[in-house]
Parts: sequence; C-alpha cells; structure tokens
Amino acid sequence: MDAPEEDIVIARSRARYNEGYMPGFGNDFETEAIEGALPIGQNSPQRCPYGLYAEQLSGTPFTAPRASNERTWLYRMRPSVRHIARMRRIDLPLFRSAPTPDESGLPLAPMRWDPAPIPEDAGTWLEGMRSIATGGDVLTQTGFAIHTYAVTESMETEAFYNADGEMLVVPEIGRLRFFTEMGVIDIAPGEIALLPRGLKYKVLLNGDAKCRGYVCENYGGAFSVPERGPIGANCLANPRDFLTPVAAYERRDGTCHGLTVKWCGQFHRCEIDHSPLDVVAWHGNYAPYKYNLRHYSPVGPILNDHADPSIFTVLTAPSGEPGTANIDFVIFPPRWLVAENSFRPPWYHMNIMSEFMGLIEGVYDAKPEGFVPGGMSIHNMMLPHGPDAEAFYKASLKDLGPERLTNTMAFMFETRFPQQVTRHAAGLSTLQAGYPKVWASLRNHFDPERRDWRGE
Ligand SMILES: O=C(O)Cc1cc(O)ccc1O
Ligand SMILES: [Fe+2]
Repeated sequence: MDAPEEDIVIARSRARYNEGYMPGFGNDFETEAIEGALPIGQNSPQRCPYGLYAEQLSGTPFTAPRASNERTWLYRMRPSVRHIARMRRIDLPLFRSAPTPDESGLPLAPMRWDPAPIPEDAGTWLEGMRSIATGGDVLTQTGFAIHTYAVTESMETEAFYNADGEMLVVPEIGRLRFFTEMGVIDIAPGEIALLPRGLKYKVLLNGDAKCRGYVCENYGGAFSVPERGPIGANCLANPRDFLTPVAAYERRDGTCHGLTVKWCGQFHRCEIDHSPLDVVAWHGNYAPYKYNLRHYSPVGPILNDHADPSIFTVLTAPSGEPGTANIDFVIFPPRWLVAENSFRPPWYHMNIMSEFMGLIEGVYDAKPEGFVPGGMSIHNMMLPHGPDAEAFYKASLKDLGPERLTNTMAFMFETRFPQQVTRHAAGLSTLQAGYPKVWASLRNHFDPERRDWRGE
C-alpha cells in the first residue's frame, strides 16, 4: 500500500540564518545563478552552457596532496584574461608588504595603540588600508602583513584582487558587503570574512557611513580549521558555521571599470569596459567564506589553571613545520571562568611567537584599562608581557566562584615571525607612549618568612 501523502516531507535546503550562503568548511561546493549554467559531469565541455567560458582558479599547485588541494571552476562571461588591459603602476604607499625591516625607529618594547578615528574622507577599501606590521617575505610566500582599514566609500566600478595573499577581515565598526566573483558576502562586527588569493571583488558600504576593522594578509598556506586532537569531532569553530556565498554576477557592459592587482607588493591598475564580476556559476573548494565568531564553541579549563590560548584558535595557517603556524587567528570570546584556586587571567609570559591583538567589543580581562575596541597591541617575539597591575591584584585577591565573562571579544594574530612595525604605525598619534607603565606598580611581595601571601 502506498504511504499516505502527508507522511513524506522533503526538506527544503535553506536554513533560517544562512539564506544566500552554503554551509561547510572546505567543501566542494557548486552553485549557479542561472539554472543549467553548470556543466554536469565534466569541467570543460566543448561549448559551455549559455556561451560562458570555463576557467580554473588554482589555490594550490595542481599536485598538492588531495587533503589540501584547492581549486574552483568558474563559468563566466569572459575569461579573466579579458579583464586585464594595459596595466599601470599605482601607489598605495600605506598598504605595505613584507619585508618592512627596522623602519619604525622605536625602542624595543611592548606596544599599544588607541583606536584611530575614521577620517570623513577615508575612501575605499584600497585607499583606506593602513599597514601596521609585517613579517616574513611576500616574495617567498611566507609570513603576513597586518593592516587596519577605514572605509567611507564604496567601490562601485572598481575591483581588486590580491595575488600575494588571502585576506582575513575582522570588522570592528560598520557593515561591509564583499561583492566577489563567487558571490556576495555581507559582514558585520562579530563576523569575519576570508577572501582567497586571486579572487576578484569589490567592497561596498552596507548601511553604515563609516567602517573600521583589521585585516590579516596571509602570504603562506591557506587558513584552515585547526586539528582538535583529544577534543574530538566537535567544538571550537564547527565547519557547518562557515558560510560560502551562492553565485552572483554583474552584467555591466560598456561602462568603465578599474581593476587593481596587488602583485609582489606592488599595485597595478587597468581600465576595462565591463565589470569583471561576471561569474554565472562555479563549483569547487577554493572560495570565500564568512564566519560568525559568536558561534564559536570554546573549550577550556574546568577545574584549574589557565590553558594556552591555542584552545581558542579559530583558523590556523601552516608554515610547513608542524605545530608552528605562519599565522593563527585566535579569539577570546564570552565564556564562563570556573577554575578553582587559580589565577584566571593570562599568566605572565615570554613567547617565541609574536602576538598582535585587537579588540572588537567590550573589555579584555588581562587589560581592563587602555585596551579599547578598535585599539591594538603588539607583544613581539620574546618580549615579556601579561596582565596589567590592576588585573593582577584583582584576580589574585578576589573570591572565586563561577563567573561569566561577558561584553568581550578580543582576538590575536599570532605568528612565528617577528612583527616589524611600519613607519606609519610608529608615527600614529594614537601610539600609547607610556604603555609599559601598566606593569609598573607590580610590587615585589617576596617574604622568605611568609609562605602564605594574602595581598599585603
Ligand atoms: O598576551 C595575551 O594577552 C594573549 C594571551 C592570552 C592568554 O590567555 C594566554 C597567552 C597569551 O599570550
Ligand atoms: Fe601573550
């Protein structure tokens, strides 16, 4: 007998929160803005549907191991070679690439900056990019550059691609729209976006007149979710919370468009008579994505002590040496602190890795004063740091019960390379001259007669 009709319910593949996106990390996605635009069962038919061109975008060498191999097939109105005309060099002197050795003129010290105000005329994504620190070398595809951005203008008829590295975007103020050749990503503070190397896109304001945030440009192997080891198959950043956009294209022929390319640290621009964002369908695993940091599921010390910050790694970019990241992206999200008889904030430390920190929202528990949203700090390789005096005495003397850290979202770009501070960052009026004084009132309490120190 046939089942009654109402017993068969087929899911519609659209979750509540991710309309316009496809969930998963590193999936082999496929998406078409027009039905039938994707060839079935092959990449390069003799003639592609709708007269489109097939083009492969390779994020790894063809022969990279299967687990790390990344490429996407694009079906577009013109091959990318038609998006390029005669290039001219342009100057974006504050958008820098590694190496930028020893140009800050600053003495060796932990450094911290207040947020820089967003100028009314900050301009577009490209014009408003300011490099803060670099490490490694863009020419050998190792290392990184860390930038801040201020955006007050949309790139209506301008597009960009970065041949040097992928861009990890961490907004702090304002919503941005990344109209990429693989689809549209909207992000707000609390979310991050990842734009792979070679991806063409433009950046649009999306409801806010002024936007500000941080960018990590990674020259090395692509960011990936970290191994979880004994944590098992769940928690930290779960793959289903990464969202890749569905295909979207612009059909704008006969209008002048600029395309800027960042290539080996130089900028080149050409003008063409159409929009290069003309991909109608694509399939593959080399694609942009976004992620909501509020979906991070932290795992931490549930009895005592303060675990290493690597437990909060969202994304890690390899250096080739196991366990030694080119760059890690780590967050310090809202969470419960429950460790008994423990100093709960970060310990004092010296680190072979170099730490850049920013604050997206609220207060960071190790630095209750002076580290504010939009600000930043650099605790470079083997430079001592830790909680400021206020945080130390408070955490050492308080009665401990379960405590919920709320109103907080700090992050760290942690790298194996020393972070060379740029001339621009060193010259900012927001650089806090007296930063190391935050530790000045840490006293010597040692008394060989008294083992039980109680804060006197
Ligand atoms: O220095 C910092 O504030 C970042 C940090 C946090 C932490 O919990 C442990 C180590 C560490 O470097
Ligand atoms: Fe640190």
